[in-house]
Amino acid sequence: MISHTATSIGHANIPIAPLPVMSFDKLLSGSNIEIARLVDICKSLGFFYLDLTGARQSVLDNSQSVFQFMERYFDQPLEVKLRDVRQSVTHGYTPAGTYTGAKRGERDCYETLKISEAEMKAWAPQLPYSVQENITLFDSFISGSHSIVLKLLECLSTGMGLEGAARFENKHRPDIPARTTMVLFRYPRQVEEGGGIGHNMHTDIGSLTLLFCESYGLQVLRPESNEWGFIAPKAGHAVINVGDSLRFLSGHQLSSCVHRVLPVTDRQEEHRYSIAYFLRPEDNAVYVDSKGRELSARTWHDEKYNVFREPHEKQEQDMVLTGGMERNGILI
Ligand SMILES: O=C(O)CCC(=O)C(=O)O
Ligand SMILES: [Fe+2]
Repeated sequence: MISHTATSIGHANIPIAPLPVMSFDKLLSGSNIEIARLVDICKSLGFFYLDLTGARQSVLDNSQSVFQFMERYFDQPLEVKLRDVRQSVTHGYTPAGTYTGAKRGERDCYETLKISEAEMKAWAPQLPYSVQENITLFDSFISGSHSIVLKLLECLSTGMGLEGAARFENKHRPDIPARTTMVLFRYPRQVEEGGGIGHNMHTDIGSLTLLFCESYGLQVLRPESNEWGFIAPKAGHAVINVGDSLRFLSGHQLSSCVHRVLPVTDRQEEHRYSIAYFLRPEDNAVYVDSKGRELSARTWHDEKYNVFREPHEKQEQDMVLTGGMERNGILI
């Protein structure tokens, strides 16, 4: 049910989508009740808050330092940030307007800095200079985020009775090539009509997404009502969602939730920052996608990024953007 709630941000009556809350510490302790809830939530909405205030407080603390880093980083002149472009969708800087936006006919309005898990683990010399300057922060944030999402995968495997090679964590083994990456987002202030807006509706490509965000903007398409609702920022919690790859690996039992980012007002009046950790399966993991094709996680990843760039009319013609979850704004 969408609740229409006046929020403390001064914009009355924006629709809020309430999300269930899971406890990371209960999952860590092996609570069968919490594991069963996790499976249920991932089969239905595929989106939830994860309370990290216990054993993973350090990741929450690091997220605060990363937010401070982001203000300094994105405030640099564009030509300085463009030195970090790597012609890659998993590494380096990408300027705003690269992809299709959240309103028909407009481009997106977010810029990103991406730090791949593999390069961070290797402390690779190709890492952006400003990341290298803060390497212990990023290393600790990425390894902390990775341990959280891997634990969630283990709990899902256990809760779904999977064994051996079929367990999800065995499709996400350490040091096997994968597109896993941390992405720092800034949705810059942009108030011109037609000048680009938000982040187009989509389902996530990978397995699980861990998101930190302190301001409104993220919206989820609610299965019961097919209405968009804002996800309220919640201190001490990350937002987790299931992506297409985990849905496909689960034999389509889990749901990858359709979401997008839009300002709460007509236009983006203040910069918005979010931090995502996108866990992706090993490149060579194979599954059956939403069109019934057997393909690798790497192929799905690359194909979907191409679709993110296409105009809205073209995106509407097939099932890739929203992973076979949605058609014409209605969940299927
Ligand atoms: O910026 C956000 O809050 C979400 C971004 C997102 O959904 C994505 O990049 O997949
Ligand atoms: Fe997303």
